[in-house]
Formats: sequence, structure tokens, C-alpha cells
Amino acid sequence: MTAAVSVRGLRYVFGETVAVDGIDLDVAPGEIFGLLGPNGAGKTTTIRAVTTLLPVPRDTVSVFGLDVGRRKMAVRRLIGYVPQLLSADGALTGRENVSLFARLYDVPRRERVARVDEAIAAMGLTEAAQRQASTYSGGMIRRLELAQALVSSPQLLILDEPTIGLDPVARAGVWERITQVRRETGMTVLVTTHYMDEAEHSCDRVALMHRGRIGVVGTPADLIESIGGGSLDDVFRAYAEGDWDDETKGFRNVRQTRRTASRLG
Ligand SMILES: Nc1ncnc2c1ncn2[C@@H]1O[C@H](COP(=O)(O)OP(=O)(O)OP(=O)(O)O)[C@@H](O)[C@H]1O
Repeated sequence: MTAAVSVRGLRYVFGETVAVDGIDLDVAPGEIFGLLGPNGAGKTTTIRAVTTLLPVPRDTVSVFGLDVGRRKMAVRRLIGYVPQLLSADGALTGRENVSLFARLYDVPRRERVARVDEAIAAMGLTEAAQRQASTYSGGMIRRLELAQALVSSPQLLILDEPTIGLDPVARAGVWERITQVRRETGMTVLVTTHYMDEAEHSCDRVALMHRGRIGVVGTPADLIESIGGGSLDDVFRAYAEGDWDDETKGFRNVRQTRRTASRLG
């Protein structure tokens, strides 16, 4: 089966800073895949490479089998992207914002009205659609941005910290909509977050990223089991506290350390 996203040996350097340090990653079609890690881990740089917004060498990143280094425009047609910075225009109504994206993405004119309505409804914004976006709450703005990204019916939805800065209720609302869209459309979702608890509940698989590298990949349940129980936060802490530059500190060692720690109380 062709991976939705495949990354091989991706490295990205800004001046002296190694933002991404030779990572491999595979996202399966239809899964919600979380790229987790603290600020500066390299998550945004990784997904900007996947979205074609950063230049990448050939044969390092592909989306549904299309090489990002060679087929930029074709890849863009498969992707919906919600960046970290707000992209909705407060002076326009919710509906106008989504319609604007439908035109930008070149959604066929005869399908536009229906597709805009669908995207707005999928994000629970039908009643608010005629209001100016400047009157929306933070959670509604995020859902509006999701509707903008969904209007082109992408095969791959890429979300950079979709719940950052939102209160717990709004965060839950955003995740509820993301999981619902995936359930109804089978769309693949690649999401970055540093909220481990959210990823634990909503992602099928996660990759833990730290200092430009990916430490472990797996289902939240398997990763938690691998350290003998706890939460995804504990898993991350177990890895982040180890020296990731030291090749000898593998999964087994972390597990051993945890076991020892729990024996010692
Ligand atoms: N345009 C840039 N110029 C210089 N350095 C950059 C640039 N973009 C990112 N970096 C650096 O690369 C590293 C990785 O940043 P990146 O934004 O990918 O991390 P992140 O995990 O997404 O963190 P955050 O959640 O804070 O965005 C950081 O040290 C950051 O300062």
C-alpha cells in the first residue's frame, strides 16, 4: 500500500540550526498521525517540507506516492493545510472566508456552493456562517480554518498545532470535528501538537520528536505500555530525559530505567 506520507532521511538546516536531523516517517492512508514534541523540536519544519512550502531534495518526501521534490503542484492538490498562524479574515463572514478558499483552490464553480455548505456544516458553523469572523470565539475561528482547508476535499489534511491557545472545551470541540471528518471521509490527518493528552486520545499513531529527531513511533497505547504504564507525557519525559544523541539509549534502556525507578518508588 502506498503511504499517505513517506519521509526518508529528511534534514533541514537554518544557518547554524539543525531543525530536522535526518528523519524517517511513514503515515498510513486514513490514519490520524500525531507529530509530537516541545517547541523547537522540528515539527513545523517537517510538515512545511511535506506541504511543499520548504524546498526538499528529490526522493526524500512523498505524498501518496508523488515526490514532493519533483511534483510540487500535484502534491499541493492533495493537501489541505491549516498553519499555526491565523489565516481567517475577520472582516469577512465565515461563509465568505470559506468561499474565498473554494475559489483559491479552484473548486469547480458548479460544486462551490454545496462544497462550502458541507465544509461549514462539518465544522458545526452553519448558524454562525453569516456572521463576521471577528465575532467568533477562538475555537470557532480554528474550526473555520479547518472548513477552509476542507473545502477542496483534500486527501491529506495537515494541521499545525490546531488547538494551541484554546480553552479545554474549545480544544475538545476541534478534536471532535477532526475525528468526525476522518470517520466520515477516510481522510488522512497529519497533526502536530505539544499537548500529549490530546494526542493520546485522538491520534491512531504518534511520533515523538525532540531536537530534530524522531525517537519513537507507535500507537499511544503501545508506547505507554513500553514504559510500563502511565501517560504519553511520561513516555515523552522518559525519552527526552535520556540523551538522544547517545545511540546506546534505546527503547529497552528507557524501559529498564522506568522499571528501576518504580521499584525504588
Ligand atoms: N525560518 C527559520 N529561520 C531560522 N531558524 C528557524 C526557522 N524556522 C525554524 N527555525 C529553527 O528550527 C528549529 C525547529 O523549529 P520548528 O518551528 O520546526 O519547531 P517546532 O517543533 O514546530 O516548534 P514550535 O511548536 O515552536 O513551532 C528551532 O530551533 C527554530 O528556532
